[in-house]
Amino acid sequence: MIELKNVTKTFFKKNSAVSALSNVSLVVPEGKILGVIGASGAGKSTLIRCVNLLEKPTSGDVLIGGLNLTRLGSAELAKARREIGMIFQHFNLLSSRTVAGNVALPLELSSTPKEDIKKRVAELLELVGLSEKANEYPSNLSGGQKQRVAIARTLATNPKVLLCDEATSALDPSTTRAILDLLKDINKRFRITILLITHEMNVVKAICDEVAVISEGKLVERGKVSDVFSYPETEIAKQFIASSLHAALPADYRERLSPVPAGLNHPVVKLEFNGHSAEATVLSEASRKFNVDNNIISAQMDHTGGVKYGIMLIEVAGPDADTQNSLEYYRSKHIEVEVLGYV
Ligand SMILES: Nc1ncnc2c1ncn2[C@@H]1O[C@H](COP(=O)(O)OP(=O)(O)OP(=O)(O)O)[C@@H](O)[C@H]1O
Repeated sequence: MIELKNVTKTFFKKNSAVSALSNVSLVVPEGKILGVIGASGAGKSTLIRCVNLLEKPTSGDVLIGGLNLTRLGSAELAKARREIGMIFQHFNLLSSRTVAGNVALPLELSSTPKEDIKKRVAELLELVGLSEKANEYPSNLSGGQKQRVAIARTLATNPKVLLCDEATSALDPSTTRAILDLLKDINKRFRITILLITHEMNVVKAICDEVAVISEGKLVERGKVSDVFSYPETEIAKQFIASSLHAALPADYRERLSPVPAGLNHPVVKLEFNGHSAEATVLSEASRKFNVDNNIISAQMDHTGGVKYGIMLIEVAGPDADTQNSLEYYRSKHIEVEVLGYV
């Protein structure tokens, strides 16, 4: 449904050129949700804006439902864009119009008869759970409600494709979850193909079928969400996954932590498990094999696609040689081991 072929975008400023996208190719099959994740400045916004040609690629092709948008004249492009909905981080509602008035806008612009508009707006507000708010103004709504209005507005013209530009970045975690559930529901119910960009791995995990990682304008990794979570290949994918796991050292440990042993012989160790790693039972195996006790300080283990991955912070107590041997044992089981300090 969405296909980008060798899309490159270079911004030319006075005496310099900024390469925002280089040679990006991707496909999103009909009815699927692809998440593109990347750090600030990686090129995410440019990528999503190239899909509806809000940003014209310097070279390459953008196809929606087989139609090459880069080859269209302005009238044809305007028509093709009606098939592409977009929602934004800051909602972009008209403050002078009511909720119903905002949702009606694209229908008014396409000269839909008044009676049909009324019916369609009521349907859409019901779909997003805002029937009660039809006559409110956006300033009286919460962030989550505003995003619901924006979703209803973009669905008004029955788009085939929905582009989500950091759509939940301005929302708190529980509202984020509710909006992601709504997007998934819309995707399933209407088979709308969704491309979303985000800097949060939790968003990807919540609703995407596939994920692509973008770094410095290039797609560096791509795959099914469960595969990328379990077997990340690039350092950047590993960092995003780690940032979605919260295994923080408690303040009490942070205060006592010394970077060198200094007479203290209990290392505090971070263990990172991925799909290649053995199960977390290695902790008890290591305790049996070596003369060590493992105290789990904090951990977050997760499952995706039947594979366990996660982070664990442990304090290892035991003679020096045994402690070192236990750490080597974890490494031999493909667990990433980092000594954070000593207590
Ligand atoms: N209109 C523009 N003119 C010049 N350079 C631009 C323009 N838009 C984006 N860039 C540059 O292109 C690169 C990619 O920017 P882009 O906004 O796509 O990144 P991003 O991943 O969306 O970042 P963020 O998450 O911070 O919004 C950056 O180096 C940015 O400075």
